[in-house]
Amino acid sequence: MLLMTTEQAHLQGLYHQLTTDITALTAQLAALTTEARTVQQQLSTDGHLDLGSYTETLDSFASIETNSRQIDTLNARYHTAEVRLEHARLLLPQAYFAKLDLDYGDSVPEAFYLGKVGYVDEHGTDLVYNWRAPVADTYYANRTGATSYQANGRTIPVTVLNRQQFIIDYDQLHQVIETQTAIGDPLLLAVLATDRSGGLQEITATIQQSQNAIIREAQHRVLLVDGVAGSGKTSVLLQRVAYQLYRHRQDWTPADILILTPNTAFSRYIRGVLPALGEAEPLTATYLKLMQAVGKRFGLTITSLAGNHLPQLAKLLARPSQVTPAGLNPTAYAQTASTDSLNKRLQAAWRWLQATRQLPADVATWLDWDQLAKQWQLSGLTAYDRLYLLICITNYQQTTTKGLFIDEAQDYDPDVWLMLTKLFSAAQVTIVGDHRQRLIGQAPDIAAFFDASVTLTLNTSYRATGAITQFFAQFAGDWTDLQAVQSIGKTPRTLPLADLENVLATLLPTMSQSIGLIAPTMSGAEKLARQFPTAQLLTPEAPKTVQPGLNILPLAVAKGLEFDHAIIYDWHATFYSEPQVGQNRRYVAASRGTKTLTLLT
Ligand SMILES: Nc1ncnc2c1ncn2[C@@H]1O[C@H](COP(=O)(O)OP(=O)(O)OP(=O)(O)O)[C@@H](O)[C@H]1O
Repeated sequence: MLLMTTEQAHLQGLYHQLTTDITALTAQLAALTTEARTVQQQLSTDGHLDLGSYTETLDSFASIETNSRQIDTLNARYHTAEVRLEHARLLLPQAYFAKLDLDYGDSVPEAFYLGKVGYVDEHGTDLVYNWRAPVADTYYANRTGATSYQANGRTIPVTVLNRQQFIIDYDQLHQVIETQTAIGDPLLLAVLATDRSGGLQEITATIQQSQNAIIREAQHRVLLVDGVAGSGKTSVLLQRVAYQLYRHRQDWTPADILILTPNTAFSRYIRGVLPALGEAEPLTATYLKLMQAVGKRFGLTITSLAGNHLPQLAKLLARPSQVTPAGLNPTAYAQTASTDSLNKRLQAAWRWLQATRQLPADVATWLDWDQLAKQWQLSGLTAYDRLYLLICITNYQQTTTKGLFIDEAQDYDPDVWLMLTKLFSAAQVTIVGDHRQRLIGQAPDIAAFFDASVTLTLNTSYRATGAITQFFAQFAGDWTDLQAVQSIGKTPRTLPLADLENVLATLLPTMSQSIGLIAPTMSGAEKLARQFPTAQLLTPEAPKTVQPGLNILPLAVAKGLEFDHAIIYDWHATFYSEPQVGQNRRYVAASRGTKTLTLLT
């Protein structure tokens, strides 16, 4: 009781400070804007150079210099106030979610309140610590007693005396959870029980130990994550983006990040997570869009990735070749070492042409692609093939991206990995996927494409009730250690297809929740959408995402998404019993619902 009273008082103090600061900072920003306008007007008057005499000229320059310094100072003050205001607003609904009492062995124990962003008062005193700060690692790593954490390359020994979680709603403290004594993770279970009627949510307050290890992994340039359905791979990927932006805050901005997503509907689904963590929205693109953008730099128009020969080209480039590639200046090729691989020779020839100012005006038509295809006994070279060759030959790097993040990685074929390893050979790469969620063909061994990488796995599924998780686990193949965390809930039910209207009618009273009606194919989904015209049809490229009420979509789009209620239409279709991938499709489909799962046969 005393604890609750003390903590409630602390919260109210901080809440009061946040609201007061919001008012003060808003006024300060307005005043700074007015001041900046005055200085700017001054600058345009003074900027009118008086070059009458030598001294007048010097005076003019000095005044310009003073005014620009004043503008720089104003800008810096504006930025500081703007960030504080943004953080105060972000923290208002939930100032912090946890508290650590730490003993560094030197004086009285210190209390650290952890929030989505850090917050300092006007004197620079930390009131809330950012969840990404080094000290927060002890919270997520679930350590108590004598332990340590890493900060600025140093190991800091510390004793964790206490670890508490809070349920907070603006200035009201609803619950304090002593995490040493709590069984399970009540806060996690409470969060998981909420409705899913929009995009994905950030998970800062309840990040689990194995997820934290992925978010904070900093030893390897390439991190691979293989995790069961609903294990938080997408959530962890986004939290890691935020973490990397914090870790590299001196030299990275959100513009340095690229997230590869399977389709537009998915990009929409994850939108909002990073702004909720105080970061700007990073760039997202599908792989095809990325290739189209890179292709443009080489004057190539890429409309499709189909029928490509990248794996064969990679092999050809790795071997020595005595024959001059069709269209290449023979003198240039003759300059190169004949024992080198074709790739090295082409790169050397390119450099020689560059040095002798003989580079082609139009790179896209540089080599004789048709002859080259014949020479290499290939059916032809698509625009995508040519792009790959040009990237290899010119050693082109997408250096504007410092952090590359790839979701649903199991769906990418070897050509994608061959291309990405060339394009992003210096970037920090995080790749997440589930080798059992491949819907067509076989997933390649992604690690084999990287010289050095580490693979971490996640085998606890958070998304669904125990009963749904147990149900989809039977299709999860070699994920034999798949774990559930939620209570058992309702058993999945199998009903005839004709019952669809009845099923929907029973779910209608909960229309504030989301229902996903999942068809095997796009045409099947379109047919259902005609039957239920008020429903939302989700297509791969539609700039929409999950909404409360009825969403109709094909399995390929449902992947990565979740609904309060999932209805799998035509569960007995041959689509779900195809020899190689039928099980995977069942696994993906059955793992979309969080509260109920209905299979229509
Ligand atoms: N630590 C956590 N705290 C709270 N919620 C979590 C946590 N981890 C995962 N979740 C929730 O579990 C659900 C599944 O997460 P997510 O979509 O990131 O999983 P996934 O592994 O990417 O799923 P899939 O394999 O289907 O793509 C989401 O609702 C997410 O918010």
